[in-house]
Amino acid sequence: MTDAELPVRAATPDDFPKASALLFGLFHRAIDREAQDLDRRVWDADRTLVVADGDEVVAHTFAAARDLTVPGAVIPAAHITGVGVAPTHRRRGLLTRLMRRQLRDLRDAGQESLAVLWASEARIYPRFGYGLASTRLDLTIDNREVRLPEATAVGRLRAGSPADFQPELVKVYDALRPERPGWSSRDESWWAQVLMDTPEGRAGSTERRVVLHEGEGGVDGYALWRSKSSWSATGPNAEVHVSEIAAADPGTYVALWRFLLGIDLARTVTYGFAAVDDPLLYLASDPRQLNTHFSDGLWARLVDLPAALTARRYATGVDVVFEVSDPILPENAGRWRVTGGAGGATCERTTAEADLACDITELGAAYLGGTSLAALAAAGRVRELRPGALNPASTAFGWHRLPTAPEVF
Ligand SMILES: CC(=O)SCCNC(=O)CCNC(=O)[C@H](O)C(C)(C)COP(=O)(O)OP(=O)(O)OC[C@H]1O[C@@H](n2cnc3c(N)ncnc32)[C@H](O)[C@@H]1OP(=O)(O)O
Repeated sequence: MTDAELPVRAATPDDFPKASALLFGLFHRAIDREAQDLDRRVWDADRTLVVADGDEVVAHTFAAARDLTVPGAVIPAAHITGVGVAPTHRRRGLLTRLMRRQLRDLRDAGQESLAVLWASEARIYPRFGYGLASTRLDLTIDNREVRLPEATAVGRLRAGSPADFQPELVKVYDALRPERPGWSSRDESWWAQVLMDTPEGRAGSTERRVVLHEGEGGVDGYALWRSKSSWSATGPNAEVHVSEIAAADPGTYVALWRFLLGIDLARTVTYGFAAVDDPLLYLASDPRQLNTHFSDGLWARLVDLPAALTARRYATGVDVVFEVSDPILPENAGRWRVTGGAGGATCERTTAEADLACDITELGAAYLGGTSLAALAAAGRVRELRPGALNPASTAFGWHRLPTAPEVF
């Protein structure tokens, strides 16, 4: 059988070991049994597609069912992960067939109007209608160069392990999540993924640690971190790696960062998930010393255009007609009128003249309120057909805070 004839099929539970081994290999990781067991807990054969060649699984994709916070709402969104094609079968169209089938299945199932993913390589997914919807800053901070204001929160810090504090982490995360576009729901299995801490995964660092902030009303913030010992000719040189930080108010945020930047014997503090409008930029005595590196975050794809554009809220009143192309899901193509604002919106087919024209990829990019339609227009990717239509629509599709996704899934 040639690759072109190898069928894409729904997975069965028996496919997991081979699919998992395929993915460990593709990501150049030695098989880690503990990590595999945790992966198995989130994996769902009913939401997975594979291609098999004889006994081998040679291609795989999984659409996890989770909620995602979007501007003004929390909606079900397919979280696409575990995408891979065996090196023996690459560049022969298997990914293309998997992606097309996955979008078709999601559309037909009708449960999710949006799909999101993290891309291993940023070039892969725009061709399938995924637009760059959230961005992030990777920080590498020399802790001697950055000063923060005195902590104003009245509270105390408690240190421990994730096992000691998991209920508190869940409580803080779930309290903040509905207001943070880009944050995904975590059931017990997804928390186990986030807190996964296998010896293989540590790569010479300590086990994962937690610092909690407890204010007058109870726990209101936490950070997850680990560290790596190092000594230089001039003395201590350890690194602190922060993987997540969540705080209910500015005072708590300062208190947590003062702790992280003040850990003895460390010189460098890294954090890969700062928002492009992260408060730390405005707290640091010298923001340049945060040593930021810009990167992409979530890529978003509208699966059901009218359902998705109705589900989110808009920063200001909006009344705009889009002419949309979507070669993969033609139901999304054509002319759509979006009307509404901060309280809700409708999106309906129309025969009215179009104001703006774009591909479905650009609506995915703009969906979380972090990529402006005006910026996309400046790049030639949104076209203004009615003069004056672009700027108000771009403002309405924005949001008061930039989306930021705290976790690579
Ligand atoms: C959401 C996630 O899980 S992200 C993880 C993605 N997986 C990985 O990075 C693991 C390692 N890589 C792989 O498994 C594979 O190379 C994949 C999945 C990225 C691509 O699979 P393939 O079956 O080779 O892709 P396919 O043959 O369908 O290629 C489709 C098009 O995308 C292009 N393309 C595919 N992968 C890449 C890439 N990494 N960089 C640039 N272009 C790419 C191909 O050139 C092709 O373009 P063309 O139609 O103009 O010729």
